Amino acid sequence: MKQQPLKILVVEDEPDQRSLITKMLAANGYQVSSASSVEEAIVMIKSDLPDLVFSDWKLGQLSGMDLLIYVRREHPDMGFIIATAYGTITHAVDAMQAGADDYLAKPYQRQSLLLAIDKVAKSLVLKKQNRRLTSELSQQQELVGLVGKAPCMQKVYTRVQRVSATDATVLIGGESGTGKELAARALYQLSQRKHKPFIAINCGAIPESLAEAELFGAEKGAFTGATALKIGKLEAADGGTVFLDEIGELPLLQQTNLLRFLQEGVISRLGQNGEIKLDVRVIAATHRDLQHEVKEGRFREDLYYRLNVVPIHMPPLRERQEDIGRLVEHFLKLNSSQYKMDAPKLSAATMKQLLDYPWPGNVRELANRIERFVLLGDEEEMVEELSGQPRPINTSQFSLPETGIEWEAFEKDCLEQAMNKHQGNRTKAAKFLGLSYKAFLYRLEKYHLV
Ligand SMILES: Nc1ncnc2c1ncn2[C@@H]1O[C@H](COP(=O)(O)OP(=O)(O)OP(=O)(O)O)[C@@H](O)[C@H]1O
Repeated sequence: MKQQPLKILVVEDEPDQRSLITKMLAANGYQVSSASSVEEAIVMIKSDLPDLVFSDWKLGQLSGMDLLIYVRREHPDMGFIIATAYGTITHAVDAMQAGADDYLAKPYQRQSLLLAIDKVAKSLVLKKQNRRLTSELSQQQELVGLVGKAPCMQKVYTRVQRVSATDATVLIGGESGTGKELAARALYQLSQRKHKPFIAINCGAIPESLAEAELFGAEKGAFTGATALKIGKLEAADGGTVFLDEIGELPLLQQTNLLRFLQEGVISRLGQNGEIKLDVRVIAATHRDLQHEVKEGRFREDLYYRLNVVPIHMPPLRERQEDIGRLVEHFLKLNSSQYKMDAPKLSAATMKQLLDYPWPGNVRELANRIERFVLLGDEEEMVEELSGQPRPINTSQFSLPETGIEWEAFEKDCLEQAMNKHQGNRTKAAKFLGLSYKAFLYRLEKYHLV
């Protein structure tokens, strides 16, 4: 940041509160000015640009949100922190989506405000660097390992770059294999936490009985078999970033513990009386429709809002067909250098088949196929496999009855038929239905077919 003290504009219509905040910030070495309304703030911004605005939400006729919209439009690099009234989480979500760098829910501690300002100040430097990079590569072909030039990927890049410099919680959605983990790593690489730990946790892979100890830790003797103190993953990531993959699979009890951590910044190890304050940025990902999970009572609504402060959607590969050629080239190069082999050539006819293929397993499937192609050099095998894949149903050949159908009974029947057709071979049955093995197994379990 600059050598001079950070210039902060405080916008608060309550005179006592305004004077209190102004004095407190000045006492902490900041250069502070203040305004009592949105209109006055805009006049002041025009005459002397602050580095950061700290605004209350409620400001007479207009609101802090109006000021935020003005600031983002006119001064995209200016820091902005907003104070929202107690319990109005939707305000916070709206403000973060409109580009606020952080929010404080009232009543907040003076220390929380100083911490938020400090974080935003650090992120301003990165934000400026990232903005420079974005303008240098206005049509980016890739971002920290994420390859793709399609407009839907440009949206992903813009959002990743925009929020990487903040500590905002990010929820990454999208089908399996679309690059959710890669996007989370890109967010981390571009953040000021990149020299601190990045811990990835697959919430779907931890047995429910061990989930609490895994995530939050356990004191010695907290349960049978806990022979030593166990540090949980969140604590191990202190100062850094945690990536909670498959967050939709997190057991309800752990959802409550995670919510507490996101709201209060503290955890307690299993069997611990006190609490531990942690500084961890949370990035979560899921292939599920979490709003649907909330409706079904399997996911806490308040946690959903806390996580979904900034949503990022990873598009399926079939929606960015123009990137397939680029990805094929990327994986040909990557694998041939990894295996120290020459990259085999692809014929135009094979390339066309790759372009036409619907890629149900998304980039992961493409990466695996190209890896095998580099190792075996067998173009014919690859082409055969592609054409042997199930095609999406043409709805003109298969239309739903007027009376509707019982979806779950239908799905169960499809699973059973596929299993019978392949003599109980799950791998083949999954492939027959165009499902990943994991997705197939999940469905078998759902219908008690295993
Ligand atoms: N845009 C991309 N550019 C380059 N490689 C990619 C891209 N997207 C995905 N990949 C690669 O595809 C594989 C799967 O990606 P990743 O694990 O990030 O997907 P995911 O959405 O998290 O999958 P899942 O939901 O199954 O965990 C990885 O090998 C990753 O490197």
